[in-house]
Amino acid sequence: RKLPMYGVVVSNEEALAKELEDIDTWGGVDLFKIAEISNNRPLTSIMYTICKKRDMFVKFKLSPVKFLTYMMTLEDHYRKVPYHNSLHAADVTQSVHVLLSSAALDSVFTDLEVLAALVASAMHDVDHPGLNNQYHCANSTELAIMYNDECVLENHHLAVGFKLMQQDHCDVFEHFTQKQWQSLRKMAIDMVLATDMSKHMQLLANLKTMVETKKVAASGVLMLDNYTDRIQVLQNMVHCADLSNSSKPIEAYKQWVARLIDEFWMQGDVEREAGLEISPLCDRHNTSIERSQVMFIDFVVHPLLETWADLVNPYAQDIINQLASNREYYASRLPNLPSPNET
Ligand SMILES: COc1ccc(/C(C)=N/OCCC(=O)N2CCOCC2)cc1OC1CCCC1
Ligand SMILES: [Mg+2]
Ligand SMILES: [Zn+2]
Repeated sequence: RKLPMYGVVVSNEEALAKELEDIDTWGGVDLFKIAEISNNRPLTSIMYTICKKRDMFVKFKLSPVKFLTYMMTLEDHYRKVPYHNSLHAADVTQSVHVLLSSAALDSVFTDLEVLAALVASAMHDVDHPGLNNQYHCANSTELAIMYNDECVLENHHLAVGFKLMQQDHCDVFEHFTQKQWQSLRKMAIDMVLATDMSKHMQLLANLKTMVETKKVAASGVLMLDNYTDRIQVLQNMVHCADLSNSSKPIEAYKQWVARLIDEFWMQGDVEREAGLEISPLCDRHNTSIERSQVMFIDFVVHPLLETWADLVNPYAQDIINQLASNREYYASRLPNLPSPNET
């Protein structure tokens, strides 16, 4: 039976082909348009296209039918929340695909490590309820009790992502040796758990140390000779992709901001209804969108992406440049504060 070109049956295959042409470029795909063309299957079509391009089906004897069944089931388990839906997972997966292709990482990672990074990206926010970790811990929700307030959502995303794989029609890695399976599973777990923002400072510190002590081969590629170093680069890669909105073309960035604010305000509404203290940035009656984006770029995203750019120097300069220009976009639209001499 012939499979559809991009994994999903679409009305307009050449339109999808056109949109996927620049899938190897940072910000090269318009995910919002891909969602429309693919009958709202951006994650399945993006992941299938990337894995086909990377010859994963041949390398690991994966059944394309089982792979697509798993990906569509995974995509169906992303909730229709404003930001943490399957479009965000597609965005992170495509972003990781581009970061993996950086020349400084040429043939640094094995095919299994690459597959693990893509699988981790695809499942990293599955079944996200649109309420963040702070909410779950503050209210001792079912998930917080289940995971003892530690990486609550991230543990849940992994549990759902791997549980779905246990169904026979979704058993994508059926031909894996026990060794391959254990390795992919451990790496994916380590990467998804590292997307918890509470791990950010530790991740960044590790990345900075790695840059200071980085060993580069004569060919210019990074030398990573132990699991700790290898997984730290992969964890930071997925983390960079998770925080990559502000370094993408401004039109896409503005859409991600609008979706995230919508989700935060919905959380704030839930908290207000329940008489709870409203979380930071979640009060629709009191948020400065521009100010919070500029501060997040200055204190979180720029330090991270600048360190990443040092690691793969000079292969992330375009990402840094886009970030700087996007920062300027919001900085120049800051609601002007009353100047000191105004009463
Ligand atoms: C487009 O802007 C943003 C995109 C992503 C993020 C974050 C923090 N992503 O972190 C990984 C996912 C995560 O852990 N989250 C999701 C957000 O809430 C915390 C828990 C933050 C962004 O903007 C800041 C500044 C204005 C509002 C937040
Ligand atoms: Mg997450
Ligand atoms: Zn995410």
